[in-house]
Amino acid sequence: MKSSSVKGNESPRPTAADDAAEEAKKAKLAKVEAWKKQLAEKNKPGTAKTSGPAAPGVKLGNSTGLGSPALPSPAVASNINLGSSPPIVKDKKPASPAPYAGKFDPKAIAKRAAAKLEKSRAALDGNAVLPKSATEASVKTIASLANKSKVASTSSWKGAVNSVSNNAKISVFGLSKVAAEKSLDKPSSANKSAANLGEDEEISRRLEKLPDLSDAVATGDTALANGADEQDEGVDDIRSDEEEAEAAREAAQKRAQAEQDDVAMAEGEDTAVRSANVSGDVDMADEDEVDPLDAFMNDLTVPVDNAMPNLAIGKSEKKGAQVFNSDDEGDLDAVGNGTDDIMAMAAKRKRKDIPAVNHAKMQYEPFRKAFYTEPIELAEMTAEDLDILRSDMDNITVRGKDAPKPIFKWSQGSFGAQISDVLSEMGYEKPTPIQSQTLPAIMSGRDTIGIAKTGSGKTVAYLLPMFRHIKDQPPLDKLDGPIGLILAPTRELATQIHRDCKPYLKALNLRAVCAYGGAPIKDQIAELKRGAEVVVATPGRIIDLLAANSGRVTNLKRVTYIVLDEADRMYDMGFEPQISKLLGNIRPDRQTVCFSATFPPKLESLARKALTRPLEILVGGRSVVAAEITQIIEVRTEDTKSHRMLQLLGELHDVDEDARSLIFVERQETADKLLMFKARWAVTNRTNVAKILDSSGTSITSKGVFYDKGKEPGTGEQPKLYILVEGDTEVAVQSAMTDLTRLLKEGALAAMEADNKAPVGRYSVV
Ligand SMILES: Nc1ncnc2c1ncn2[C@@H]1O[C@H](COP(=O)(O)OP(=O)(O)OP(=O)(O)O)[C@@H](O)[C@H]1O
Repeated sequence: MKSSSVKGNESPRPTAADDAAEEAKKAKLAKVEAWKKQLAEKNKPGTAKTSGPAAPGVKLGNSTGLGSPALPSPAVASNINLGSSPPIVKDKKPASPAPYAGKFDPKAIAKRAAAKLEKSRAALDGNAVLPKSATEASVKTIASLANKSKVASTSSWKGAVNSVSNNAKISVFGLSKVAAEKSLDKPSSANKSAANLGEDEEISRRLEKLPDLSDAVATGDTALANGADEQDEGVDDIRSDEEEAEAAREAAQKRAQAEQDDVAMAEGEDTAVRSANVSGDVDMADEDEVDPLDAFMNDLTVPVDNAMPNLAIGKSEKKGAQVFNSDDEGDLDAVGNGTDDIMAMAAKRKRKDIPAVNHAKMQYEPFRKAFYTEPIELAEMTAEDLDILRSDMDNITVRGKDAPKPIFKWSQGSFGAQISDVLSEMGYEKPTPIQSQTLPAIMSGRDTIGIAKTGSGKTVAYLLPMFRHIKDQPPLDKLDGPIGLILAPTRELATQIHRDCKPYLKALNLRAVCAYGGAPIKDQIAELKRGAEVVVATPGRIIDLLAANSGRVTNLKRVTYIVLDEADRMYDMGFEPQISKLLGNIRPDRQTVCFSATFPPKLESLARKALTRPLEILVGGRSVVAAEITQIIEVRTEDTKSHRMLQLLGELHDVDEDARSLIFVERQETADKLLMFKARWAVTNRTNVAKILDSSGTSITSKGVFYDKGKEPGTGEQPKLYILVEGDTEVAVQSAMTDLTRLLKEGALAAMEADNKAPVGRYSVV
């Protein structure tokens, strides 16, 4: 989100001289740095601060750590509420917001807004450019902030206050006091009705009014995001990945609850997942590289929304899952769009599961995993050479016994002529570091964990051994399922992997099917029935397919090679129960490989249970945080989050008005809410207006809401505010008008975008 702080006095424009600009830049950077430091200092007592690899030993703040000294203690902070919570926040400095150094005086505005709430509402009503709803919310926020949270005393608060304060003057660009004050006398019934609501509450209230599309299908917010897709595809698309994730999260939470109640304990040993090799041969004590962020997150005791579920594999899984009703194709295809169908779909969801396999009773064919022969040039390498080679290759580290040396040429990999041909066709000159070390490991038949950053070539690292592995086995029979199963968290990743397979499939005469939620299951059923040596799938959908038609669509009997790609994301998304189930249904002597960009301790312990004697190969360090990046974590309660965010943005923009921020949110509604703030900033930003006036040499006067007789707006219509733009030349005025219109349009568009999602009113462009 880019926005500028709202400043009263413009700092002088930099001269053309380069060094002056350079100086200014330096000063700005120094200011930002100083601010960061100050912020970090402020946050010390209750804030987790982490940095990149340089700070492994950092003592993290306690889990309930909260903000800066500018804010109250956690208990108090939780009472800060932009909405309707009682105004019990007390700041050390009871002063009102710091005075603003420009023509705008937010202090005065806030004061006035607090004291004359009614009048303020009317003011917004009277000024035509903004709709009632938007303006009233702004003023209410000012009032609410001014009254309730005296935290406004910090300079950092300025940004937040300014952003909202200036809304009061939006319609007059902050230049016509008269118009604003005139309009103070115009009460509005709509405003009155909402007079006591804070902005947040108002927004939430409106969001609540949105049609609830999810009642029948109970898919949560994410279903809304995919609404269009889902409708197009019809309800036979059992679940999208997001829905799967949502369901997975729910399942995981239930399991966690079950564990707490000790219910699952009574069910005895879990047969679903191998656990014989928990210790493996990985040096468990070798925990020298603990990611500080992971450590902090692990330490958290504060309940966080959608916190990672209790992930102990299989412990609470009920032994011997039920065999569900026949899920025949007719049933699947017959699902239409009506209510009954939705109910049918919901029922189908409930019964979707796969029976547990008793491996002792299965007759599995023996298979080969080890295809690698160490080339002579590697065999002759000394331990010292090996160290140098690994450190040259992006600092490869390996945990586990008998790890092969990394290869540095494709010819060293024992892949066979066809795969080598594809590699040269692809133009891949040599293996990337993660490939160098994981390829010989996997080709030796070892279960392997590969950790390397995104885009490092992890896909090829597991595909090549998989194809070699598949080609070593007898061709598929008519009813056989896949030999290689690749699990990925999302449809996008699954399709990307499927695409990456294609050149090899063609060369090796193999087939692959991609199966993910949110696409018609019947197509996937048809493809699977034709047979495929490789299945790339999201966890929920493959379970749907395995359960479909009493297991006659596909099965896991021939799977001997399984990949968990982006394992961290799968576990984060709550797919652990599905993964456990799938792993439990695949023969225990399979080869399992797991790739991930990060490897938090929780995932590590899970992987150790699911993999046998794994080799853990790490490229480029465990932490994904660059050393020069400082991370500051604040755990906030829901009701203080937006307030704190605005405060931080205000602080940041105070020292650097060009500063950019990226804000990640979990829900679409939250993004909409933020967008509204952004829209207001864009429209009301006096700095932007002043810049336009400055560069065009024009001036602006508000002409108020004047209408010729007989041309007054009709009932319920928004009146328009007229402004007079004056300049020396027509060109100057024209240019100012163009820029001002653009500025307003940007704000209007942003507001409308938010408005499409939630009925919050609309900005008018004059
Ligand atoms: N040895 C290689 N030489 C050159 N390019 C390669 C090599 N291996 C893979 N690539 C290419 O590098 C890009 C990234 O590879 P890939 O998608 O496998 O990375 P990744 O680590 O799996 O990324 P992600 O985490 O996003 O899935 C792809 O375009 C791939 O074709």
